[in-house]
Parts: sequence; C-alpha cells; structure tokens
Amino acid sequence: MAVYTDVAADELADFLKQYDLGELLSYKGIAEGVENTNFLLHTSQGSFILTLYEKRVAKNDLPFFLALMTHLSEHGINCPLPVKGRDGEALRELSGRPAAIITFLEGMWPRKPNVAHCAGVGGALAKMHLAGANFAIRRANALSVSGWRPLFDAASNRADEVQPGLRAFLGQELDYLSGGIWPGNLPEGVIHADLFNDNVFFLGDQLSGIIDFTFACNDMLAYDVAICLNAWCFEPDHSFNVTKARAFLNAYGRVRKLSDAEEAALPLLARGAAIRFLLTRLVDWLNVPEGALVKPKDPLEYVRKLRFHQSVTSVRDYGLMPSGLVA
Ligand SMILES: Nc1ncnc2c1ncn2[C@@H]1O[C@H](COP(=O)(O)OP(=O)(O)OP(=O)(O)O)[C@@H](O)[C@H]1O
Ligand SMILES: N[C@@H](CCO)C(=O)O
Repeated sequence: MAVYTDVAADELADFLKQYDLGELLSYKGIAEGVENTNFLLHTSQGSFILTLYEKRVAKNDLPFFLALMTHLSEHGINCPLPVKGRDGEALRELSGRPAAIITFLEGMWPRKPNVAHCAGVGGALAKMHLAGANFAIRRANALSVSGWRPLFDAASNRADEVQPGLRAFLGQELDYLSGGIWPGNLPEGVIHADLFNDNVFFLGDQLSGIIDFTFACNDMLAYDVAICLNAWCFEPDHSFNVTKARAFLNAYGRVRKLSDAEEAALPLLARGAAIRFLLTRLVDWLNVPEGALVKPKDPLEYVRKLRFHQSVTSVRDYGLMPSGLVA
C-alpha cells in the first residue's frame, strides 16, 4: 500500500463511531505497497488495518474480496477478516473512497525470502486454491490477456524513456501471448493473483498468514503458481534460483498436484505473469500521483524475468521433472 488519500483525525474518529472498536488511540499511514491507501489503527480494542480502495479497484468488486477473506478464514486459511460496523456492514465510504477495516495479522513479510519461505508459500498457495474451491462468488481476472493491451497502450509512447527498445520488446511479446496460444482449458478456481513476499507474513520461518486480496479473481490455478515463481524464485540480481523454485513447486505439489498440462504450460504462464506485472509497474512508474506517499516498483526487474522465461524450454528449467517428479 501507500497513502494516496489522507484522512483527518476527526474524520476518522467520526468514521469509527459506526463500529464497536473502542476509542481511537493513534493511527498512521503505511508507506508500503502501491495499490491502495492503508492506515494502521490502534484503538482501545487492539490493532486494525483501514484500507481506502484506490485506482485499480472497481467498487462493485469489493464485496467479492471481503466475502473471500471470510470464506478462506472459515476454511482454515489465516488471513485478515473484515470488521463489520454496528449496522452489520463491512464496506462503507471514507474521504470519498470505498473503505473497510480488517483485522491485524501478526507476523512480518520476509525482506529476503529463503528456501524455507518459498516452501511455505508453495504450501499456502495450494491450500488457498483448495479452500477457494466452493466459494460461490465469481470475479473475472481484469488483468489477464485482454487487460494487457490497454496497459501497453497507456504506457507504450513513453516506454523507451524507461529503457531504449522497451516499446518494441513489449509489443512483440504481447502479440505473441495474445495470438491464440494462451491456455484456455486448465483447471480454474479462485486465485490470489498478487502473492508477492510483501503479502505473506511469517513468524520466523513459519508462515503465519496471507494478506491483500485486491487482485483475487477466478482464473487458472497454475497462473497463480507462475506469478509466485516470478515473485519468489529470483534473486536480487534477477537470476533464477532453481533451489527456491523446486522448494516452492514441491511444497505446492504435496498439497495440490499439478496436472501434466499445467506443468507443460508453466513457461508460457510465467511469461504472461511477467508481462502483467511489467505493464502495471510501467504504467505506475510513469504516472506517480503528485504528493502521494508511494515508492513505485521497478518495471525493469520484470523485463529480466520475462527474458528468462522466453529462454525456458521445459519445466525442468524450474526444477520440476515432467509429471510432478521432483528434480
Ligand atoms: N491485515 C493486516 N495485518 C497487518 N499488516 C497489514 C495488514 N494488511 C496490510 N498490512 C500492512 O500494510 C502493508 C500494505 O498492505 P497491502 O499489501 O494490502 O497494500 P496494497 O497497496 O494493496 O499493496 P500491494 O502493493 O502489495 O498491492 C503490508 O505490507 C503490511 O505491512
Ligand atoms: N505486487 C505488485 C504490486 C501490487 O499489485 C508488484 O510487485 O508489481
């Protein structure tokens, strides 16, 4: 998160009158993240997170996110729970933005993920996929293939300012991925779609919970696996760490086995996952709102990841033997 929208103390105190959360003791904006505005609240009843939903979040998607957190929590996934006001509603408005309070989750996200963290996230992702199986509400993935072209169009004329040749590179990749090869028949379900290290909390090496469901949607489960491969299994110098990938994929596979078709599609899905984050980062990099407390993320990190996946010929390159056998 970040802080795009400020909230005055008296405005917040008034807002909290709609809840049974006791007295507001203190609050502060959280500078981490890039999508929404988040505040950490301390009240006489404990700590809570207040989120004001910004730019990429459509208001009519919010009931999906809030109901999903409740559903996953009821099915054994440790994630924040929406806090309802006295009127029974969790979703309301503050400072002209849709807003909700969620419970505070203990733990820290790993600044330098290690192999144990990667295994933890693999297991948690698979458990989340199983837990989401009977979730009744559906939300299409607005940032799948058909959502990439508008992002490209919004950023392409300035892309070469970020790296010479980037516009042509992205254009070619987009033509390739949207030219009819994107898989259409892999198992689908509820995916997190943004399970980066800053959205997974640990106490030591033990995973304590997952947060930030603002991109959750229905899509291919293996696409979520590909997003995590990109987010967790590369080093700060952008080299691929096959030991981490193997730990992540093995831990995932012990809970939910990937089918042969899902395994075979991983290189392609990882390319798609790379261009999706490359494009949103590029748009954000070129459009930082004036006065916002936010540190945009580096789009070029994903150029390097995308180039790696372009060179991959088989799932063996990810440390996975065909048919789920571990390399
Ligand atoms: N339920 C929670 N419990 C504890 N801390 C939280 C919780 N929700 C958010 N945070 C803190 O706020 C930060 C930003 O939250 P979050 O990831 O939801 O924001 P975002 O803008 O959607 O970020 P992102 O860029 O990952 O999409 C987290 O990294 C964490 O430090
Ligand atoms: N996790 C995203 C930002 C939030 O969507 C990224 O690292 O680009």
